[in-house]
Amino acid sequence: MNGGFKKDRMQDVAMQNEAEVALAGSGLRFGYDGRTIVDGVSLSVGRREIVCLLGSSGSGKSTLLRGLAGLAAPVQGNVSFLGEPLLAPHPRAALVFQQPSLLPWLDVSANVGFGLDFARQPAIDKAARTRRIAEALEAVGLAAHAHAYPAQLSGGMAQRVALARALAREPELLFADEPFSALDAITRGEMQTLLVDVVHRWHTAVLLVTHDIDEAILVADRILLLAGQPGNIVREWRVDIPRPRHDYGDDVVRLRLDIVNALRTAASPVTP
Ligand SMILES: Nc1ncnc2c1ncn2[C@@H]1O[C@H](COP(=O)(O)OP(=O)(O)OP(=O)(O)O)[C@@H](O)[C@H]1O
Repeated sequence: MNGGFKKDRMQDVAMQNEAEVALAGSGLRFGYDGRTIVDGVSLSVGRREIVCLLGSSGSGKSTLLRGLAGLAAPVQGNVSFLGEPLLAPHPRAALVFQQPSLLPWLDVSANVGFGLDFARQPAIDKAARTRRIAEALEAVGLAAHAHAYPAQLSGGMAQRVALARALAREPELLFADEPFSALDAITRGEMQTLLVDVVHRWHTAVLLVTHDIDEAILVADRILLLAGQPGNIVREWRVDIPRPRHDYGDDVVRLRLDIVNALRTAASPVTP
């Protein structure tokens, strides 16, 4: 663990204006059945910021994301969302997972509306509900498929519905756990571009978990590398490269190499 880096990062977190922070975690430890998976993690996600949590398989990314989303209580440390302690999933935060988990007996429109019925979601009237569903479907390019059923959709379309279901809730922050990893390369690229476009237009912050370096570079404003046992954030990159970043320019190649080297270093056994 790079102690200097950790100190700088924590100061960075502390110095961020609270009003600009959507999510903040401090000194977090999460685990299962007495086994610590991540420990001492401090991070923040600014309003409208896209942060990627990158790490190798099993490094604890999903465990950390679930805890930050209020789906599991920390063993140590605390999480705040919009300046308040987060003790349970928040109505202004939405989640998207690798599997879209659509209800097969509901059409696309009703699946999106289903997100508005989640526990703790503030009640809205019928007109607002209809508007939100229509706007969310429009945003993900599925307005023409509102009455299709999940069985009639491709994997990419189903994931667009899942994204629309999250957006309809008008979240301040979107937690996304490897949402595109089950898609083919072309569809994945389209979805990554769509995600960035939509969250920019909707002013939504994102915390995206991925083990795909290219995905992180393509979408992130900031990349956090989770590594170690137990896991902690060992490196951070601010990504100021202008979008779109598909063209593998020098900046992208350099950043990619730096991340690959950091991942290799993090994976190397500690020498005595
Ligand atoms: N519900 C659970 N109960 C017990 N152990 C778990 C549970 N979920 C995850 N783990 C363990 O926690 C560790 C970290 O898992 P986690 O899924 O958080 O990692 P990850 O970085 O998201 O991995 P991947 O990229 O493969 O999804 C793994 O050793 C895993 O076996």
